[in-house]
Amino acid sequence: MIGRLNHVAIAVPDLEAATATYRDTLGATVSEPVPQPAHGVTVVFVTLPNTKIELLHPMGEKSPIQGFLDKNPAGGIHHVCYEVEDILAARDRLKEQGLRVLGDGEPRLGAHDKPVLFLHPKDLYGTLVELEQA
Ligand SMILES: CC[C@H](C(=O)O)C(=O)SCCNC(=O)CCNC(=O)[C@H](O)C(C)(C)COP(=O)(O)OP(=O)(O)OC[C@H]1O[C@@H](n2cnc3c(N)ncnc32)[C@H](O)[C@@H]1OP(=O)(O)O
Ligand SMILES: [Co+2]
Repeated sequence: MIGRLNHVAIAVPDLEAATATYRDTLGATVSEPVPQPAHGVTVVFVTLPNTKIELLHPMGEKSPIQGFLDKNPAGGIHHVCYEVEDILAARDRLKEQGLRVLGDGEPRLGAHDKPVLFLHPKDLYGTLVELEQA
């Protein structure tokens, strides 16, 4: 079912500082900040040869990552994103196996304009997992 690792997301308290570290200290290619109001975050993409890093910072009053940053004020790995061929088939199969799909269970367009879903971290060894339609 799951395929390529599309990205690893890191929640950061200061997006500009984290972007500068990845660009200047680690020598990576970084994007401009991309506001994603529908998801309550601003994202910077770090492009690596074999995957991406998503630097995330809360956007707006109801960001779903605010609680995570409150608990981890220095930042931390927030989620991993796996690609799937058919996100609806994957969703239905995982629900049948008892995993919880977050939100209303319907895929929404993510940062790469592909349908995405999130699975509850408590069902996957303390790891928030995002699925993205390949
Ligand atoms: C622009 C789109 C982009 C893309 O396309 O790539 C994105 O990735 S958008 C990313 C931001 N959006 C989301 O993360 C949506 C899914 N997330 C959620 O709905 C929430 O973050 C949720 C429900 C996972 C957690 O929300 P919250 O922290 O407010 O709830 P709780 O405090 O009740 O947490 C429950 C329980 O889970 C633990 N937790 C929370 N976040 C994480 C995490 N990132 N990784 C692992 N565990 C997490 C939290 O500590 C609680 O555990 P407990 O033992 O009960 O304290
Ligand atoms: Co993501």
